Amino acid sequence: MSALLEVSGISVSFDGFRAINNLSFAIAECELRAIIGPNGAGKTTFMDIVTGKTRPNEGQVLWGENSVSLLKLNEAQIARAGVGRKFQRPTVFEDQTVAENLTMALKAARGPFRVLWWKPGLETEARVTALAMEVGLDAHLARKSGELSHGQKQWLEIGMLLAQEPRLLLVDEPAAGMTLAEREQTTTLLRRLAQRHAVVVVEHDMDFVRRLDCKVTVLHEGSVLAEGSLDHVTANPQVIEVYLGRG
Ligand SMILES: Nc1ncnc2c1ncn2[C@@H]1O[C@H](COP(=O)(O)OP(=O)(O)OP(=O)(O)O)[C@@H](O)[C@H]1O
Repeated sequence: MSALLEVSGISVSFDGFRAINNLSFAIAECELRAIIGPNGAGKTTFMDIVTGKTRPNEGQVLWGENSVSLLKLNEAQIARAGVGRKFQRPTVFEDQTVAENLTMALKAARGPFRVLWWKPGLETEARVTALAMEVGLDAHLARKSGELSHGQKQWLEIGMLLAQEPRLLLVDEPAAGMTLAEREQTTTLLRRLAQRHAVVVVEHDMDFVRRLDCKVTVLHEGSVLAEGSLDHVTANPQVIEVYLGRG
């Protein structure tokens, strides 16, 4: 299976401190992957590098079948190349309805110039409904986003990201602040999305990671400490020592 994203030998230092240290790993097309690790392991910095927010001092970040170097692209170009990022806190427009938020995301996905003469039409309405269905919000299209629960706002934001038709979705700590029922629905959603997109989830909640039922990468001090099934990595004595053992 060829890689969609291949990170090889990347290092990044902040004031002499190596936050990412010779990190290498790959994500396949339509793969669901969880990244876990203690605070400060480099999980956020890894996502910052892939999305172009932080530049590594060394290494390569290769993308797609033509192995395009993402390090040569800026943040907007990386997003257009198909990398979508969901931050921990939802940033939906609370005064707008679910449908309006999704419509705006579709407009933004068409690019700033086309928006000038672009008017919402039937095709857009159908796409908005399809996006809402994909994230389980089709019954809430007319509601103001501010009235949604925390979990529903997170799903709306995922729907807004899907408007860009990303090939890779980076999702930062989705379980935080969600009820148990929302967490369960979110794992179902992420698993379903991984049928058509690669999805990388950074998460501390082990029950959530277990329900994702996917390959897990454990980061520690900016490198891969262990990789494999959740049972495999959680049985690793080093993982227990640096991460799981610290209740
Ligand atoms: N812009 C920055 N300037 C200085 N140090 C930074 C910067 N960004 C990250 N770091 C440091 O790099 C290390 C890795 O941080 P990072 O946020 O990537 O870890 P993390 O695994 O995401 O942690 P958490 O689970 O707490 O979110 C930390 O020690 C952090 O303090």
